Amino acid sequence: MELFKTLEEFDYENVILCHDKTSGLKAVIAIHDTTLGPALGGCRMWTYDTEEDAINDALRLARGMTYKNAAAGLNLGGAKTVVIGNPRKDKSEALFRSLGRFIEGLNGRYITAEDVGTNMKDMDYISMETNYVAGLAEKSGDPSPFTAYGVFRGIQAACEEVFGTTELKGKTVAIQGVGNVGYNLAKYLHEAGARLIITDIFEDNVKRAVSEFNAEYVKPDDIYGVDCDIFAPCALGAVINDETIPHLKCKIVAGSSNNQLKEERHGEILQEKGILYVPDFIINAGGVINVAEELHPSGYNKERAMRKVSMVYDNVKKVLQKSKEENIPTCIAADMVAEDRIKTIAGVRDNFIKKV
Ligand SMILES: NC(=O)C1=CN([C@@H]2O[C@H](COP(=O)(O)OP(=O)(O)OC[C@H]3O[C@@H](n4cnc5c(N)ncnc54)[C@H](O)[C@@H]3O)[C@@H](O)[C@H]2O)C=CC1
Ligand SMILES: O=C(O)CCC(=O)C(=O)O
Repeated sequence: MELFKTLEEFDYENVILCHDKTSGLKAVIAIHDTTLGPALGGCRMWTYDTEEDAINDALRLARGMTYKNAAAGLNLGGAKTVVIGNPRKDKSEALFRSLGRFIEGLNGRYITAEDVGTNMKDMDYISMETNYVAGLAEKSGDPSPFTAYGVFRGIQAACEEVFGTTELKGKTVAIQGVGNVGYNLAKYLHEAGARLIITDIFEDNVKRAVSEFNAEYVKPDDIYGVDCDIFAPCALGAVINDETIPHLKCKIVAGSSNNQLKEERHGEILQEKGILYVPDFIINAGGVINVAEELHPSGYNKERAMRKVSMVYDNVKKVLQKSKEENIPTCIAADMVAEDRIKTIAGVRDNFIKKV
């Protein structure tokens, strides 16, 4: 792996490998860009096949957070932590406290929160060693319902674009992964009258969605080919690729997963096929918008957070508009929105009084 070449190519600031014998911690903290402020991004725990896979995941996710935070209008940079291990077997107080000590050592350049495989209890352990952690139970809590609400609002914006209405009654939505976000998204969609087709690799998650939302179940590999209006990836990344695209029968791809496109060209292929892709980092920003509210000078306020999360609708509209005006794929329009904001705010900060 040519790590420094990657860091140079995509302008990463810092990669920290965390190792602690006592707790068994093996983690990667990747800080991509702190132009807009301290880097905020969740902590993922996953069983990676190789250490290289874990580092690559941390790098890709961290860069995604820079773009997500910028496009969401937050004064935060982008980073991510990846803990190597099985979240159903390998968690302990010591593991997360150990990670907390590494985060404390960064002195505020990085603030962590939940992601796939971690939860509020893990954040509580981290908070015993550092204040640079958000998504705590007594503050903003679990970000997933907020992410789900943002995805729901983004789906409404996409429906307005494609079907001329935000109405979801009678629309069929295929959800890949009914974990924390997928389950809450299913709830919003069910309440709005949508028909749901779901899949998951865990039986308990499948049973919950089927019984609570009258959802139909298909096997994980069959979700791509189901007849639906909207395909909502809410599991892991790179699911829009050369193998899956030919199966898609939907009109819209809009879900919570980070890094849904295996490569940028897959966004272009979707456009050629007449499928509207709602860029992941625009539509899934609800969770980070909510946790960022913990940093508000007057403290966390749920109503204010929900109002801001609801604006994912406007952020999606803005990207779709840019894509149409400039005749470019939505994934490129989204990148431009984020990059423009970073450049403009960096310029503003360079004006007037210079720091000595
Ligand atoms: N939790 C949050 O607030 C946010 C989550 N995201 C992203 O949304 C996605 C989902 O996150 P969470 O719901 O928090 O994670 P989760 O771990 O609670 O849920 C993911 C679900 O996907 C299932 N799954 C995994 N591989 C699968 C496969 N091949 N086929 C079908 N199902 C599969 C898992 O069994 C699990 O139920 C992730 O990509 C995450 O990075 C993005 C922004 C915020
Ligand atoms: O929502 C969170 O917990 C933090 C932000 C994050 O990691 C994400 O949006 O992927």
